[in-house]
Amino acid sequence: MTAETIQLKLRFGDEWFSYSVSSKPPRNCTNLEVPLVDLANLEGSAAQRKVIADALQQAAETSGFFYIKNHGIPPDVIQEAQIQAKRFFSQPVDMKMLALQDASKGHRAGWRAPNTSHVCPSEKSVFRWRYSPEHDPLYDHDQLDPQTISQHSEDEPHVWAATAHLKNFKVDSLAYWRSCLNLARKLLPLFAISLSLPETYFDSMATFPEADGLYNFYPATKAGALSGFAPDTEGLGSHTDFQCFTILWQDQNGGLQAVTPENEWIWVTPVEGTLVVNIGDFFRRLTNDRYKSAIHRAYNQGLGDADRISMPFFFGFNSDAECAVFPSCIDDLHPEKYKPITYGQVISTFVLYTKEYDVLLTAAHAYSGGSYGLAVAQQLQSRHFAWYM
Ligand SMILES: O=C(O)CCC(=O)C(=O)O
Ligand SMILES: [Fe+2]
Repeated sequence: MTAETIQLKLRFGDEWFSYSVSSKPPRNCTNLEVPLVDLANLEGSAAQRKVIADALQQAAETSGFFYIKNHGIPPDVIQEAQIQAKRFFSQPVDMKMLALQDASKGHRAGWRAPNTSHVCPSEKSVFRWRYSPEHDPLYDHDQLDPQTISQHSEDEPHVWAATAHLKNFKVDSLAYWRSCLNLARKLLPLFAISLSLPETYFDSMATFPEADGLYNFYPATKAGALSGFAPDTEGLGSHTDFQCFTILWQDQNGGLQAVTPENEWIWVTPVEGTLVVNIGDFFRRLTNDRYKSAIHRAYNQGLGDADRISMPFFFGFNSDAECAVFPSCIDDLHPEKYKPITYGQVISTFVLYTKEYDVLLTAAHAYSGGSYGLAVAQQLQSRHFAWYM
């Protein structure tokens, strides 16, 4: 580690990954690093789909980040969701408290207040909701039996009850979520082609997928654009996403940054009409590290009074589907690095991220002891926790 790099240690399941990341300010990305992939022919001829698959492969092997245009999610669906996100966050605290994440079974649905993260004290606030077959466009909801629903639903109805006073909040949020889920399922065969796998390779793994919808809220910060990260900036520290891939809408404020294979920070600047897709740890693992799950972070880069909203959709396989490294990613030069794993196994060990090893290890210890939640938060908050750079 030199004075110009910062050591990061990230965890995925039981494995730890170390990175030496540049501490220089971010630079603009080139369109080779974060290319713009046109999905107009997503359901076109085999030749047209191959062109898209090749572009996905190129991006996934380079930065793991790319923009998509002609993605098929109607602008009004995005706009309505964004409006609902703003309405939710602009409520008084006691109203947001109704949807508190800590009241949810898995601590993963509902509102997480700023500065209460189990990972990073100055993390932005978030509203999150989760998969249910009842909301999945793949199914005829009249035909779904209660057992199938209860077996596969991760939905936590209290988040909808706690937002029922916001007109159309659930309808608009789920409309955006469904559009993302449809898009994710359409991207799967393209990812399969990009990995020289049969187009249907992922179908059985995505019948009841992990699919979390989020509204992220980064309040306006006068210092933001000028000084970059500051200790009290509400943002999102360096991390990787741990599902297969993320589809992200971000507003025009800017503030998302990613690390290149050369370990430099680049801006993933908002581009009107596009969404950002980034590869997550699960795909990195199943591709034997061929596809990159890039470290990224975010804050509100906008000057002035504008709050920043982003809306990620995290897509992973069925939590009980055992997934082995793809056969096309193994050869004599690239022996299989990882054992088969289920998404559920990964989630059970969760992911922690920090720049301070001792905090990380303490926290990881608490996590592996099963005391997810307050115990971890208390240990973290008793120290200076410098997630920003
Ligand atoms: O807000 C952003 O642009 C990025 C959000 C993100 O990386 C996340 O929620 O995992
Ligand atoms: Fe992320």
